[in-house]
Amino acid sequence: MPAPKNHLKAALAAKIPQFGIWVNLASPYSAELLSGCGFDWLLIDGEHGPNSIPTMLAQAQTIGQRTNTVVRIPVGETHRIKQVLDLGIQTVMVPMIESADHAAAMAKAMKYPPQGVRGLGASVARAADFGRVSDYLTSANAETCLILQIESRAGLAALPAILTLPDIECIFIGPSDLAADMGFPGNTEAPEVQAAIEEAMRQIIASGKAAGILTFDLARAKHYRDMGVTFLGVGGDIPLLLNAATALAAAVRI
Ligand SMILES: O=C(O)C(=O)C[C@H](O)[C@@H](O)CO
Repeated sequence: MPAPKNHLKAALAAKIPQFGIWVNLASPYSAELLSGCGFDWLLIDGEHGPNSIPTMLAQAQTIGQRTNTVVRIPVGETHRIKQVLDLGIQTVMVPMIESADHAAAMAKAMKYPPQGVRGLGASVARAADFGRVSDYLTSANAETCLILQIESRAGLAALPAILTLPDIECIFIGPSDLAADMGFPGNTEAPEVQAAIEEAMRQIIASGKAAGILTFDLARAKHYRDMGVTFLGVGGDIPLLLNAATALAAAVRI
């Protein structure tokens, strides 16, 4: 029996737009609710959410197979990727990539030898159903999907070299951090920032890798989709709850 098929990886390879949202509440209960809302993926955020390996696991368990689970690790370190893959998460996002060397190290961390350096723990890992997925070791590499975040001027400078590397399925531009690094904190709409994002998107799409972005502006999301961007973050659990609750509280007083 092989590793489970990674449907998100397959869809990105087929250039089919995949819409999803950020999940920062760190709650298995709300993750389960969101898994049935119709998004193609949910991203459990270990960079800015109050998440640990056990809370990521609990959310992945309640999401199950209802939609694709992505985990963003807090920092690009090999052992963090190993822990998340062993949970059974097949798609990992790594923030703050600024060099081809770092990108290559992350790609190696996603794969078992000889392709990479992932440590062998399948016999005790949920990813391999605790050893019951008999062909896990020989099939897991084909199903992992790596999303690297470029979100600084240094990252943009390294982008052409990163795009030549194998085993990186998607490059995601982090608009907020990029805007801050370019001198426009909190202003992702600055024309300079948007121009840099669009130029990066063109390079990524031309390379054949999938391009990704997060925007809460639906018209802009559709614009990116029409450009060929396929990994599209269009919201987050915190803003959805915050905005709906705040609007309701205000509306009842009118
Ligand atoms: O720089 C960005 O933008 C990101 O990396 C996404 C964020 O962390 C964020 O906006 C989540 O809400």
